[in-house]
Amino acid sequence: MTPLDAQTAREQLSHLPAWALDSERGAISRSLRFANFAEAFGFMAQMALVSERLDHHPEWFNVYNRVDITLTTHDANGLSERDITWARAADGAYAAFTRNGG
Ligand SMILES: C[C@H](O)[C@H](O)[C@H]1CNC2=NC(N)=NC(=O)C2=N1
Repeated sequence: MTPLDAQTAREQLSHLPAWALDSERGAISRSLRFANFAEAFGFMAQMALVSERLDHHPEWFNVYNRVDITLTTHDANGLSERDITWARAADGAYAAFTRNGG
């Protein structure tokens, strides 16, 4: 898979302000907080299905109501369009979860 060039990555990430770029690794990350474990796990279950659909899988860590996510494309050794697509979907899913009671 082809990695994004630096300029495209910067442009795409300007639309994803909650995500932090690790340019050394070619990865982005975001930490999410939910009302409780059930909400956090519900988000993960939803994004697990999205991951299968996109054939793109996160590196993530969950403890109680917190989900720490890192996205990188192993096949590209850096960031690809798939990371951006996944991050957008995650932002949308998270917004829906927090809207419904947070
Ligand atoms: C065979 C399968 O399509 C690949 O291994 C996919 C699966 N999910 C993946 N997820 C991520 N994050 N990076 C990849 O390179 C990747 N590759």
